[in-house]
Amino acid sequence: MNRVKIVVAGPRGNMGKEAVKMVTETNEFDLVAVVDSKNDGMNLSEIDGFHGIEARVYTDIHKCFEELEVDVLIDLTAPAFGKKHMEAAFAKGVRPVVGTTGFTEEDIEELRTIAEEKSLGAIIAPNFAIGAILMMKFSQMAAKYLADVEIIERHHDRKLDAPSGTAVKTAQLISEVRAAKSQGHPNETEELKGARGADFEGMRIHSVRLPGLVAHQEVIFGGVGQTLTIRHDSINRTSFMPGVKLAVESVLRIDTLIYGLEHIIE
Ligand SMILES: NC(=O)C1=CN([C@@H]2O[C@H](COP(=O)(O)OP(=O)(O)OC[C@H]3O[C@@H](n4cnc5c(N)ncnc54)[C@H](O)[C@@H]3O)[C@@H](O)[C@H]2O)C=CC1
Ligand SMILES: O=C(O)C1=N[C@H](C(=O)O)C[C@H](O)C1
Repeated sequence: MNRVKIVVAGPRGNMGKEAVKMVTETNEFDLVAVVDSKNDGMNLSEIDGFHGIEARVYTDIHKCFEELEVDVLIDLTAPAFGKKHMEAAFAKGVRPVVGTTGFTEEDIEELRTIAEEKSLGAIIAPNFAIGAILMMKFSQMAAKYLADVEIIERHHDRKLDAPSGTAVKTAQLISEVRAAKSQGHPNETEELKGARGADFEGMRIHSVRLPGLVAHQEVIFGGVGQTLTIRHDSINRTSFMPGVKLAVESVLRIDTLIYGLEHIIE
């Protein structure tokens, strides 16, 4: 296999730092550049925390893809940029692996159409951690038998989007096996707006943001005389890296957009 030429967008972020490390430590991968919100024209090795890692910094993703030969973009930036970066990648035949969250279902359909028109692979994974994928799969299994369900996701207080991409994906997977239904008392009222959380087809999603947290989710099912809780914790960002690596390897072999790593980990 030829070495995979990779660009990481968001290299100074929590996830970007880990991704740069993973790429540079993987024999078959080459880090050819990074796309950042500042430091245009610098070398990554000149930036704190990246000593010895040679890669040109671009602030303009289009220029990066024009000047370099790139196979895969790993995007770990912010909800406002994920879609634009994917479009820039498709325009130059680059395959995106995207962990950035905040995509709507319409965004994903639009991007899938472009990927298929261009016969390019693309992966959007709201969560790269294998444990989180299992939590989602187990939740989908449980929802066949226990249709009353609430999701509590807990994240660090630097997170921009709520609910988390993982919580939305969990609710979408559950909705494939659970008919929409309202939960709680039919006459319940919210004395404080938002007290019952967000409503996804009657499932309630609650988002906690606190310093000290990384990424955690509980899916709680209620039945007669019993509850079932399925919980996952990422205690640091290395938990996501085997999934990012697998996604890079997989995106080279597909010619459509895959939304969710559960489609790759059978
Ligand atoms: N799929 C997954 O498994 C995971 C996904 N995430 C998602 O990844 C994204 C990043 O998360 P964190 O690393 O925690 O955030 P962060 O805020 O620590 O890092 C984001 C980085 O992106 C940079 N950035 C922002 N706009 C940019 C642009 N236009 N071009 C280039 N760089 C830009 C920022 O300067 C920052 O360094 C979020 O959307 C988060 O929800 C986070 C953890 C796991
Ligand atoms: O912002 C984060 O940190 C995370 N974001 C993803 C999400 O929105 O689900 C994945 C993980 O939960 C960490």
